[in-house]
Amino acid sequence: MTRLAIIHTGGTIASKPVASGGVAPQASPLDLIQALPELGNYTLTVLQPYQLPSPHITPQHMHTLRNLVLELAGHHDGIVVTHGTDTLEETAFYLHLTLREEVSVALTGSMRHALEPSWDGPGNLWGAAVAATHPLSRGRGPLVVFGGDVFDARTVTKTHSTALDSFGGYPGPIGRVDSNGQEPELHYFNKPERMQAFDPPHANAHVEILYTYAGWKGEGVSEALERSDGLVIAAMGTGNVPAEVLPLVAHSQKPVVIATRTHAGPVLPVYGYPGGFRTLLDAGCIPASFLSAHKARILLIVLLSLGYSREKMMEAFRKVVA
Ligand SMILES: NC(=O)C[C@H](N)C(=O)O
Repeated sequence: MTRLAIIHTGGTIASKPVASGGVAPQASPLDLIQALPELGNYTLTVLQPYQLPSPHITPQHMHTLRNLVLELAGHHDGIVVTHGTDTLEETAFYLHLTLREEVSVALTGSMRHALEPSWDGPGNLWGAAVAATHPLSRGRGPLVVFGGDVFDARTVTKTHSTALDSFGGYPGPIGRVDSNGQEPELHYFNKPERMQAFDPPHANAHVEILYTYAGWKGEGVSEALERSDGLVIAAMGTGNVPAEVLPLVAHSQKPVVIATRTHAGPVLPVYGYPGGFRTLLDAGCIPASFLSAHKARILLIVLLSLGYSREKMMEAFRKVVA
């Protein structure tokens, strides 16, 4: 039988109403497993290293998870990680950066909890189990499976705060898992670009993100640089910031990465006015390429933990999109 490991980490897929009000992750992993009889077709290993709402997930949790996946990978055909959806893409990207592409791992979650009439947990778990263990998935790196769509971990993002099909991103799904009524059908349209797998010793670097807005004069930049190991700025358009921000980040001893706050596309050195991305680049800032600010932060944490120089960081960010 196919050997499947399911690692439960919390999120709405593991949530139910709590006495103090609202819902929180506290369901037993068995509730979810029992809701999906199809799991009887697998030899299962079930683990729960922590049970958290995903806003409580830290890079250290991601590192623990990565080590657990590595331990399990040798003796399983596939690994599923259930996770809260709010930060699922950050965990998926940490795994993308730190696992070799042969490791078959699929992350999923749910938007509604087990006591709601349209709980999407079992269906999503089914799709993730199929994708994680399917021979066609091998070599595609960590996947995110949601509502039947299969995404690569680098480009996927949560696009809606409540919809059941809340995951998307640019350029979109790389595959699709459906049932033909009797058995699963998995199809791929694309193979994600891969990059070198980093082997970080920990994920303890402290990296902050600041978000630009019209009229920002750089409030918070100096303080953030002072207390952190590095800073990511979610800049405007192709990587531009108000003129006042340029001197605050220019030639900083600590790395300053520039991402775009738009929902797709790269940063590019188009504009040469003060604060235009070309001037930030000349002042030593690092381009995040196509990465969102929160994924650029994950990569910067990995590179800082490896002690990379600014030049090596530039190179690593350049290679994120081969
Ligand atoms: N749908 C979800 O899982 C959202 C939840 N707040 C979480 O990320 O833990």
